Amino acid sequence: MTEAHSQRPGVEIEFRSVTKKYPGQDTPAIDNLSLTVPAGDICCLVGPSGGGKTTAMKLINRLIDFNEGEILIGGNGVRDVDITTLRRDIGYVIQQVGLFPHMTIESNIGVVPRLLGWSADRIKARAVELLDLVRLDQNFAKRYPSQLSGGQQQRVGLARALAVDPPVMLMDEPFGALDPITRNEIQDEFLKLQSEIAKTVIFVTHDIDEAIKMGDKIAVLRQGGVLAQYGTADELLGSPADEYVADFVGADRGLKRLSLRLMRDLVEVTGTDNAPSDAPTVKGSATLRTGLSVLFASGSRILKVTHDDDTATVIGTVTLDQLQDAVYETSPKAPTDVVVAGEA
Ligand SMILES: Nc1ncnc2c1ncn2[C@@H]1O[C@H](COP(=O)(O)OP(=O)(O)OP(=O)(O)O)[C@@H](O)[C@H]1O
Repeated sequence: MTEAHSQRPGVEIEFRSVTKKYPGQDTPAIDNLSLTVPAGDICCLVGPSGGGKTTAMKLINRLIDFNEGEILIGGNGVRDVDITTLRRDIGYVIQQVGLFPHMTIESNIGVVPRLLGWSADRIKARAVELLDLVRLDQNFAKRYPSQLSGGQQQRVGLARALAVDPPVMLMDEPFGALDPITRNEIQDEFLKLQSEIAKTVIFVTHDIDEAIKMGDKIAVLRQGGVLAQYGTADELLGSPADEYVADFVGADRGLKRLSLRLMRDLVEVTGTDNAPSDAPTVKGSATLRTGLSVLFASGSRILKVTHDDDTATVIGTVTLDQLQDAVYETSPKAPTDVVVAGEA
């Protein structure tokens, strides 16, 4: 990636005791929310329908105003910054994409740069760069949104949000309308992109598995916009704060947690192939969960683990007992004596 793609990495976002109550409502939509998203992290907001995820996100770019507390971006209160400047520095991606149907893809990407008075040449050059960044062929530039698939439109939505290289990205169920295969692909690509551009991302999703995959941190909200737990996927799966979080992350949380560890981390390095020749193989980059399912499917009690690039080369072996131990090691504690985020 060239430097021009991103020169403004993410900055910290902090919610300080933020409360939002909509007019006419008895209970708040967001209740005394405090959490800090480190610069360059993806924070997934999950919770039940009506739990306040979208509200929390829209408070950041002030599409909605809060009643109490403060939200800081890079140490500056969102109310202390001119609203146009605030929003220019925050990319916004939504599920419905919201591309203008009568504009070409290039014009859609150029909407914010045009508002900022960029020259036509500069906008064109940026569109070329962004199409490349989101892996769309350059010949898409002159097409119209209706001529693109849903996944391609969502990539354009992402390109448009990144047009002026904002340090912060708000993404509201961005991949929610895509089929599972496209969704998986675009998630992978976004993670790869993020490892290069390091924006601070607030990512709203209904889907706990998407949150586990995408989030450096996950904030679980409960009805009424109360923070139930804030932590890494491993923390949530291993030590859910209470029954609510345990239910939310799923009864299979032990197995989900195995998805966070790789075979190569467990392998006993033997350097040579000392396993039976008919033992099944998996790559070192496979998750423990994949390894376990390969073992179950094969009926074997031992797996050979190979190099990622050279699957003929075995780097070691993992036994069913080792995988069982790993399940046990990672099996979640009962949701007791665990501190809820904010009470530590
Ligand atoms: N403009 C509004 N006026 C009054 N109440 C609102 C308004 N917008 C949202 N609410 C209420 O605030 C609460 C939180 O809504 P919000 O849309 O933030 O939840 P959510 O977690 O994003 O839900 P979903 O997953 O269904 O999108 C809900 O009870 C909702 O009915």
